[in-house]
Amino acid sequence: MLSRDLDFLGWTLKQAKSKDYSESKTEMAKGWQALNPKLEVKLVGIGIIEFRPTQASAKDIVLSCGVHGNETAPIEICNDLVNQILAGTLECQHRLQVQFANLDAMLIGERFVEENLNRLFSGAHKGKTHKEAERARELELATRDFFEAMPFEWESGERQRCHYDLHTAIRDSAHPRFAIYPFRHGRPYRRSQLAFLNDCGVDTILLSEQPTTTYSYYSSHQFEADAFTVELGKVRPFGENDHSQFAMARETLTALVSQSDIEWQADAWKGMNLYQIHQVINKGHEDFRLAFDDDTANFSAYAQGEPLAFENGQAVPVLAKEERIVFPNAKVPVGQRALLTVVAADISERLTD
Ligand SMILES: O=C(O)CCC(=O)N[C@@H](CCC(=O)O)C(=O)O
Ligand SMILES: [Zn+2]
Repeated sequence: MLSRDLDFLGWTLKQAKSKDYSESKTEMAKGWQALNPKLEVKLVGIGIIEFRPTQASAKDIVLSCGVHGNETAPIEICNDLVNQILAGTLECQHRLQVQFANLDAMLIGERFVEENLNRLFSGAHKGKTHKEAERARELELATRDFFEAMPFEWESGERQRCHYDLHTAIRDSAHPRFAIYPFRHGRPYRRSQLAFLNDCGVDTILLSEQPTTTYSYYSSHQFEADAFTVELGKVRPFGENDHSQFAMARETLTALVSQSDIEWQADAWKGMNLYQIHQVINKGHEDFRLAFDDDTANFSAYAQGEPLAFENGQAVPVLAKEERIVFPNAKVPVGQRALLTVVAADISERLTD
């Protein structure tokens, strides 16, 4: 069944729609299957497919998409990669796991069904029983099993662990493609990763300054993977993406899986927009509202003292000389992040290869 003419996502979503996963379960029970003399494939879970070369390889790569079900362009890119590998038209040179995360949300074209999946990692799913909490547990396990199957030492650099959690943003953005670098707990930032993202057309990085319950932080913190939340453009329904906007990402991800190594520019980071998160503004009260229009572009700048939001009769002001807003969303539940602000960052003293 995991054969050359399979449309992996179509096959998976058909099962999700009918809630009959027997075909996937049959595949999962088979374990590893030879695709060709150089490559084996295994269905690890529903919508989670893994490839491993029969020859030694140096990278362990996780690509996740559809953590938010309506962020379709990365889902289409990942499905094309999987289908090409299954068809034998794309070589896979490394251990690769591709995860189609929130299938139920994809079916209804929504960000999530009950709760934002990207707030449920690192144990935040505990005590919850809804579908997204279950899926967070499954994804965590699949990622853990995948990375821990190979010995790894971050310092030695002998193997590379990476996880690109691919998204698209809700609104326009002054920087259309950007990535969140999860909190490093003091570890340096990698020039090679910044160069890789730059090759994907992602020229803007947000450095997170604290632990979060996002998927990329989970992989970064638990497995020392080079993990990122990558925003590749703007949300559009399936079939309506302008794929020319995603061409660099598609090409570079293809190179990542199909080439034994990819060349990178040591100085690429110097040409990138680097920001660090300055304020994480959580919604504290039901009456929380933004001080600007709902469709204000990400990275719009505001000056010290200007209000960013209002709640409980008080303004939430800009604290630094200038702050740029990212991911404003007044509709999140109370207690969740409603807005980030960022300021320019200098990382020149905190870099490694
Ligand atoms: O466009 C938006 O407002 C949200 C886009 C999105 O889904 N962003 C991720 C970022 C995760 C991170 O901070 O690493 C999210 O909110 O889950
Ligand atoms: Zn998203």
